Amino acid sequence: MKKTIVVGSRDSELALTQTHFVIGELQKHFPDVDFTVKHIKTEGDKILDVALSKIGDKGLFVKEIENALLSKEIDFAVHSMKDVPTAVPDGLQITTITEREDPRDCYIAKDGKTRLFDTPQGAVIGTSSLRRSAQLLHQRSDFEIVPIRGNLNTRFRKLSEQDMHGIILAYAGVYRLGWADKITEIIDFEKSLPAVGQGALGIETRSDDDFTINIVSALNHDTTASAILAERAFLRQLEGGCQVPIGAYGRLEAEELVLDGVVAGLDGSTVLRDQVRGSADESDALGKKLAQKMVERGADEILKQVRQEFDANA
Ligand SMILES: NCc1[nH]cc(CCC(=O)O)c1CC(=O)O
Repeated sequence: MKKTIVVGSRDSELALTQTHFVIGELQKHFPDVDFTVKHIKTEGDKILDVALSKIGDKGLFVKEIENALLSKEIDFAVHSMKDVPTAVPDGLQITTITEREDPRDCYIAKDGKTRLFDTPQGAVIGTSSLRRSAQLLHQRSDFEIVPIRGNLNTRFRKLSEQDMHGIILAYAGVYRLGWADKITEIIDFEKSLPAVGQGALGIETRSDDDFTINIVSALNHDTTASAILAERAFLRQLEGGCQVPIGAYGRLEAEELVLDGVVAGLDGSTVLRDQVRGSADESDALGKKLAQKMVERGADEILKQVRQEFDANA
């Protein structure tokens, strides 16, 4: 039986690369299925002149795609897990999480060689991520952080055109676009914990579409999935969207799931980090446990302050 599956994708180069990667992998398992790609423009692609943190809407990059799934215009969509809000709409589910790429942040120096922590006093660093800026400012309060939006191509262009020392990006995106040779340095987890879900792809389907569910399930990577489940439970429990200074990193170490988390104030003066360990079968509970542990140490107060600063700037 020949069947066509329609795959929705944002039309950024990264989104299309990721979508075509997933289709290529699926095609190996299901040579008889046809996959066609439908491009979808999302709100996040349209609003380019406003800092993401000011827009504040969770799921800026996925809402239109989820609507297309619900209305059956498309059958599945590939997302960067870090862009997927922790609440998935009724009728849809993240069916598959693929094997994670290196989840760390990376630094790209304009001069191609000076490492992030070797930059001069007052170095100008481009990032629109509050998580990245807070963690960096905690270690180098002299940094001048400038917002840099747009897709990866745009950000590279801005680096070359504007007066800054370098930019911070997710390694996974740069690598997938084939630009790993432009990376000056991969930033260790001790210096910057990544965004929840960074480096992993998720495949979203309708919850009742058994045909598509069966197909995309072939690419699920259990270890990555349980790590990301824990990270997402942590974020959900703290009620953080993608635009709050929260980071996490879950992984399996000798059969044990280890989850690190960070919650930071905007200016980086307060950075709270903690860790929990437990069984990989209880990843959701582990994420909640880390959140509770950090709330007891003041994470709630930090986030309350962050939200007040947002509202004051809105
Ligand atoms: N916020 C945009 C976004 N969403 C996913 C990635 C990179 C790929 C990934 O994390 O899987 C990026 C770019 C970046 O943050 O540098």
